[in-house]
Amino acid sequence: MDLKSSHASPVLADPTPVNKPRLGVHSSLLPYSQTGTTFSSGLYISIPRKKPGMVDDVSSNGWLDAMLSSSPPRKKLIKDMNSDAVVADETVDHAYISWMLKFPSAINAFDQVTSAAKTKKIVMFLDYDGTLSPIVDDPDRAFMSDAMRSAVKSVAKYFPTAIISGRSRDQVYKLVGLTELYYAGSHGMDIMGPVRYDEADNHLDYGSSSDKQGKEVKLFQPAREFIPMINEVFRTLVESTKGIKGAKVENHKFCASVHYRNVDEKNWPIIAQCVHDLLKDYPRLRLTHGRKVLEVRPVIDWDKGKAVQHLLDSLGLSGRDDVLPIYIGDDRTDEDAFKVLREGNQGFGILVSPVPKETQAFYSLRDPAEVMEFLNSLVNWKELNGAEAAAVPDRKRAS
Ligand SMILES: O=P(O)(O)OC[C@H]1O[C@H](O[C@H]2O[C@H](CO)[C@@H](O)[C@H](O)[C@H]2O)[C@H](O)[C@@H](O)[C@@H]1O
Repeated sequence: MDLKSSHASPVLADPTPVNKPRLGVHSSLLPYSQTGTTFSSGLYISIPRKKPGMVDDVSSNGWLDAMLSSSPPRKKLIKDMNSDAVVADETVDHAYISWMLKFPSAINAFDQVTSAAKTKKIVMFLDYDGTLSPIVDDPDRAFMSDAMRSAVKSVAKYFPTAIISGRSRDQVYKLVGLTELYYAGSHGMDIMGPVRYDEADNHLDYGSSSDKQGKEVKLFQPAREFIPMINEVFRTLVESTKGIKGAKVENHKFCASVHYRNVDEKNWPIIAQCVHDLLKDYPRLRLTHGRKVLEVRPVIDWDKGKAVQHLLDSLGLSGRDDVLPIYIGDDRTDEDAFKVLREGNQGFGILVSPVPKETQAFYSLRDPAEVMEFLNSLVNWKELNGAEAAAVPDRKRAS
């Protein structure tokens, strides 16, 4: 099987013939940009490709700029809301304070949050890295604290709760270790969610099973056909980056991540070039940027926002004005979820960031410690205001 070919597929449409025009700069390469990508119906997505003949090295196509602006440390200068740098370090706090006028702290604005939630059922969506666990150099050691685990467990006691991570579902489940949650890995491309009561869309790629608590759960994997391709890409990237000190490649089943956090900055162009060269051979894959990580994933119209919508549908809670979804996340990939909530006028996003950033969220929190404080406050509020509503949503979640 030629994994690199662009076969006709129920899932994908890729307008670019193999080995013809190279991958262009996808809108996702531009920090927080939402433009430049055209979506068609269903899961089809078309990615604008660069015209042949245009310069395509990693510095001129914006990859390096995006890498440099990824996860700027506090001591660095920051430029506009999105990226690199013009504001001096000592002015960061001023910038942050004025940014918070637009994106208030969810802790300071807690009364607003609870007044919106008073007559509604909260559904909680949580990102993992940078939200529940602090960002650390080694992705294998990004553990959440016991106190955070217990806060999430308490939240899940009262509100349906899902983790939506860029990591593989298995990996994030191992790190969180709570059976009472729903889990979506690979940026939402691998969802272990509740059984939908409207099973009309059984053309989707489901498999059902029981989870460790014995409740019936459904697997939703819209990019299933890409597993062999991602395995192949993972092996290629391991090989091509093996000489670059500090580089680390992860296989998340439906996407592959190339970390450069521990790579000397002078070698970032080499890392970028490895990924860029690889993508030339895989027109059905695209690049997204995370925090000091380049991620290669299928060209399908699916992201964390779609995963949120899918889980709400599955829970029988979408489109209801008595439901308040809250999504807490720190990364560019979380913006898709913030956007879905903002545009659907249903609930809100909370961006976790110690620096000002352009965002589709409504509120902000500085770091995982504040996330924990917010979660505990919600639990206290719920306990003080009648904890009758359990997390188990309606009749959909079998016990
Ligand atoms: O969606 P998330 O749960 O936030 O996952 C996003 C990525 O998280 C991990 O990488 C990030 O966290 C690491 C540990 O703190 C850090 O070393 C790395 O620089 C960050 O990019 C994970 O390893 C990635 O695969 C996820 O996509």
